[in-house]
Amino acid sequence: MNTNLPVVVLKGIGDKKSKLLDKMGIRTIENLLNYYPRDYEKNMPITKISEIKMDEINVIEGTICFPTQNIRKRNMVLTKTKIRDNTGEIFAIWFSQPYLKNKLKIGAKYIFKGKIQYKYNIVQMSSPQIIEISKYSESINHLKPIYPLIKDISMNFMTGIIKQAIEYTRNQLKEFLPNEIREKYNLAEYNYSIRQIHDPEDYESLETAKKRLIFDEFLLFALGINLIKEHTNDVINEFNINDIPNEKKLIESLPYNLTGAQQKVWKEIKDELKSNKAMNRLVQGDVGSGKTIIAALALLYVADNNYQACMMAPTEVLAKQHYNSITQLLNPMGLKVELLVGSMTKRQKDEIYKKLKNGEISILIGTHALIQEKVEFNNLALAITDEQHRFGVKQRENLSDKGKYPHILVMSATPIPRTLALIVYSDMDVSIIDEMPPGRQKIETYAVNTSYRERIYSFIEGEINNGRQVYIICPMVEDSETLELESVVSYTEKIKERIDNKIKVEYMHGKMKAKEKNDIMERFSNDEIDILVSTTVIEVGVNVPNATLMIIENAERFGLAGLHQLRGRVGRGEYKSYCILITDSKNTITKKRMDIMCKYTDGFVISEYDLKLRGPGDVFGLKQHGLPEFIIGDIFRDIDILKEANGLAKQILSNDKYLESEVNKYLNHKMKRYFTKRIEQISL
Ligand SMILES: Nc1ncnc2c1ncn2[C@@H]1O[C@H](COP(=O)(O)OP(=O)(O)OP(=O)(O)O)[C@@H](O)[C@H]1O
Repeated sequence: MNTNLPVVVLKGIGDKKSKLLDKMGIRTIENLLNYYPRDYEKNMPITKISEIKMDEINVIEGTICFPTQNIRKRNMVLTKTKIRDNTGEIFAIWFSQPYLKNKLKIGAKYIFKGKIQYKYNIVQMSSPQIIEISKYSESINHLKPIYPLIKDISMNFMTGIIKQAIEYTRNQLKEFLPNEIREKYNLAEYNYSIRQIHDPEDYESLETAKKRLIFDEFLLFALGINLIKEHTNDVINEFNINDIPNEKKLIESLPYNLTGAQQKVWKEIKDELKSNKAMNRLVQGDVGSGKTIIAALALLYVADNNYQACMMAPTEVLAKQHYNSITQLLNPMGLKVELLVGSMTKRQKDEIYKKLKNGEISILIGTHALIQEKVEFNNLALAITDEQHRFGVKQRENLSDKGKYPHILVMSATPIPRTLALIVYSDMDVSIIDEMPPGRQKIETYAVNTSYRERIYSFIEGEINNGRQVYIICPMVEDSETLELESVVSYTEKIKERIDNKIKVEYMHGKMKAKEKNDIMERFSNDEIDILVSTTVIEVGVNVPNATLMIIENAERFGLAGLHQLRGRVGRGEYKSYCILITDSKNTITKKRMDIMCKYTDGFVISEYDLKLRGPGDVFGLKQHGLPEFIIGDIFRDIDILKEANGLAKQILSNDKYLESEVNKYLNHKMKRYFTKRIEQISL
C-alpha cells in the first residue's frame, strides 16, 4: 500500500485545501493518518428544558412549536423559533441562516445543542447546532476526535478526509513490528491502532491504540538518535589543545571554591578537549548551580590554546548578561571578550566580522541568530549554546571551519532525572552538576489565594524599602498577545495605584522589541526599577542578585518545571529570598504542585515529582526547555514506554549497528521519514 501518495487523491481536496493542509504538515496519506486528534469528545447527555443551565452549552430534544420567523435586522437575517419538550419551552435564534425557516416547521423534532443565554429580554438558545435524533442517540457513547485545526480547515472536513484515508488504506498499512515484539511489549497491530486513534470504539481501544503509537514514536526516535550517535562517535578532534597556566589562575581568582560537582564536570570537559574525540556534550545543572564558570573555563582553555571560541544565547538580554559575567572573569586573565547583538550598528557589526575572520577576536558572545548566520571564523574550536538551540546537522556544518567541526557544549538548566536525560539526550554525552554551591539560603515559598493580595502588597513594599527588588509574573490571557499586553498594562496600573508612588514599576511583555526589553532589563539590573511586572518572557537565565521576591499570579498555569525556573530568578545573591504562588484553583494536581514547590527547592527532586504529576496547564513546559518534542508521546507521562522503546532500539542496533539488514529495512525507512522533519533539531 503506497501511503506516500499526495492527499489530493482523496475526494474534496482541491488546490486551495491542499495548500492549507500543507501548512499543517500534511502532504501525503501517511501524513494524514499520522495527524492524531489532540482530544476526544463524547456527546453530551440530553437535558430537560425545565433543567437547563444558564450560560452553558446544553443539549435538548424538542419539537418546533411556533412558526419559525425570519426577522431582518440591519443587514442581517435573524431566524427565531420556539422549541418544546414535555417540561417546557424555549426560544432559539440563529443568525444569517434564513434557509432554516423551511427546515424548522411546526412539529419537526430535533436535538439542539447550544448555549443558553439571557439576551434581548428573553432566555434563548443561541445558534444551536441542529442534529437528527437518530444520529445523536446512535453516537451517544461515541468518542468524537478533535483535531488541531487552522483557519479554513473545519473539524468536519478534517474528520471526513481522515475517514476517507482510513477507508483508502483499510487494513493494508504495512505492519513494521514483528509479532514476537508486539507480543513481548503488549502492542496492538498497526492498522487497528491507526483506525482506533481516529475513530475509537471506546476508551479501552483508544488506550490500546495510543500505547502502540506512542511506542512507535519513541522507538523511531530512539533508533534515530542512537544511530546519529553511532555515526558521530568517531568524529575526530582536529584541534591541538593542551593544559594552560591560566586555568589555575582563574580558579584561584574566584571568591569561592568550585563545588565537587563543578570540578568533576570541568574535568570531563577538559579531558575531552584534550582527547582525540570531538566534543558533543550537554551540561545539566539546576538554576544557580554555577554553570557560567564552567563555560568561562572552557572558553579560556580554548582561547589560550590560540583557537576561537563562541558562546550563544537565545536573546540579547541574556547575551549581554553572559558578556558581562564572562568579561569580568576573563579580562584579568588578559583575554578580551567581544559582543555581537542585533541592536549594534552595522559598522560595529562589520568590525566584529572582520576581526573574527582575521583571528583578532578569540572569544565572542552573542545572540544565536547572529553568530550562526553571518559569521566567518578564523579557527573556531568551541561553540557553547543553550539547550533551546541545540545544533542541527546543518548548523554545525555551517560553523565548521575548513571541515573541522568545533567542539560543542550545550548548557541546560532543565533538571530532568538522569535516566530520562540519558535517553532523550542520548546523541550527546551528558555531564550533570548535581550539587549546589554551599551556603545558599532556601527560597521561602508560599502558596496563597487571591484574598492575600493586600498582605502581599505590604510585603512587596517591605522588601523594596529594604533596598531589594521584585518580579511579578502577571496573569496571562490565553493565546492572545493583544489581550496579554492589555493585562500586563492594566495589572501594572493597578499596582501603581495601590502602592507607594515612590516605588518604580515597569512592565515587559512578548510584543516588545528586543531593544525595549534590553533597556528594561538593564534598568532592572541597575536597580533603577523596583518592580518588574512581566509575562513569561522573563528569560530563563536572567540574573539579578538584588531581586529577592518572585510573585507568580495564576500559578496553576505552570507545571513544576516552569514554576521552578521562574522561582530560580530570585535567591541568586546574599539576601534571603521569597516566592509567592498565587492561585484560586482547587484542582488537586495544582494543590499538589503548590505543596511540592513550598517543600522542595532541589530541581532534580522537583523534576521527579513532575514525572508523576503531569497534567494540562504546563504552558511554560517542554518547548521552552529544548527537550525534543513528540507528536503523541510525552516523555514524562509515558516514561515507562520510553524506557521500553529505548531498550528495544538498543537491542535492535546491537544486532544491526547501522540498521541496514533486510529485516530492518522497513523500520529504517520509517525512522528516516520520522526524522526528516526532526533531523535539524538533533545534534550531530
Ligand atoms: N562553587 C561556588 N560557590 C559559591 N558560589 C558560586 C559557585 N559557583 C557559582 N557561584 C555563584 O552562584 C551564582 C549562580 O551561578 P550561575 O549564574 O553560573 O548559575 P547558573 O547555573 O548559570 O544558573 P541559571 O541556570 O539560573 O542561569 C553566581 O553568582 C556565581 O558567582
